[in-house]
Amino acid sequence: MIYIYGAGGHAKVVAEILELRGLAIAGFIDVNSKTDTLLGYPVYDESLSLIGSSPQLIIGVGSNIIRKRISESLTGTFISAIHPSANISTRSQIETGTAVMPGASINSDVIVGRHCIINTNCSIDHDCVLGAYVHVSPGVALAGNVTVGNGVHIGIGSSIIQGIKIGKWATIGAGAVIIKDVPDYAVVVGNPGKIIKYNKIDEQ
Ligand SMILES: CC(=O)SCCNC(=O)CCNC(=O)[C@H](O)C(C)(C)COP(=O)(O)OP(=O)(O)OC[C@H]1O[C@@H](n2cnc3c(N)ncnc32)[C@H](O)[C@@H]1OP(=O)(O)O
Repeated sequence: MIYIYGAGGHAKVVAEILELRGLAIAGFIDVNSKTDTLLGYPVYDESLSLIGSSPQLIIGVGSNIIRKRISESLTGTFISAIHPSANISTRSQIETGTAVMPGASINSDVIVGRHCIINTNCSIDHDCVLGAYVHVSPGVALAGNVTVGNGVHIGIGSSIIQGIKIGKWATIGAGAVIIKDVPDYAVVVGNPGKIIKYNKIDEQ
C-alpha cells in the first residue's frame, strides 16, 4: 500500500497514475487538508511515524522546495509514478520519487533525478541531465544535452535549445525561449529569455 504525501491537485494526478499502474493506494497525508477523503481515499493528518515504520510513499506536492524538505524529513521507501502513456527510452534513467505525467517523452540517455515532476506532454530529448526536485511543466520542450540543476522550475510551454545549462533553483517563466545558459537562482522570462530577478531559496 502506498501513501501519497500531499492532497492537492498534483497529488490527485499522481494517484490516478498509481491506479492505472494497478498499485494500491493507502491514502493521502496532508497536515493542512480541509477534507477527510480525496478521490475516495482517506486523507490523514497524522505523521507517517504513526502509520507505519517503513511505508511506501510518493510526494505529491508541486512546490520543488517543499518536496525537498518533505523527502529529507521522511523515512520510508519512495516510489516513482510513471504514466503508461509516457514514452521513455529504455536507455534513460528515472530516479526514485519522480512522477512522469501522461504523454511525456524522454529520449535516449537522459537522467532524471529524484523527486522530480515531468509534467503532461513535455519532451526531454537525448542526453539531458536533470537534478533532483526539478519540475518540467506541461508542454515544455528540452532539446538535446540540456543540463538542469536541482530545484529548477521550467514554466509551462517554454523551450530550451540544445546544450543549455540551467543553474540550480532557477525559474523559467511560462512560454520562455532559453538560448543562453541560466545562472543559479535566476528567474528568466520572455523570448529570448531575460533575467528579471533571483529566487531567494533557503535550501535547508
Ligand atoms: C499542471 C500545472 O499547473 S503545472 C504549473 C505550471 N505553471 C507555470 O509554469 C507558471 C510559471 N510561472 C511564471 O511564468 C511566473 O509568471 C514567473 C514565475 C516567471 C514570475 O512570477 P512572479 O515572481 O510572481 O512575477 P510577476 O508576476 O510579479 O512578474 C514580474 C514581471 O515579469 C513579467 N512576467 C511574468 N511572467 C512572465 C512570463 N512567463 N513571460 C513574460 N513576462 C512575464 C510580468 O509581466 C512582470 O512584468 P512587469 O514588471 O513589467 O510588470
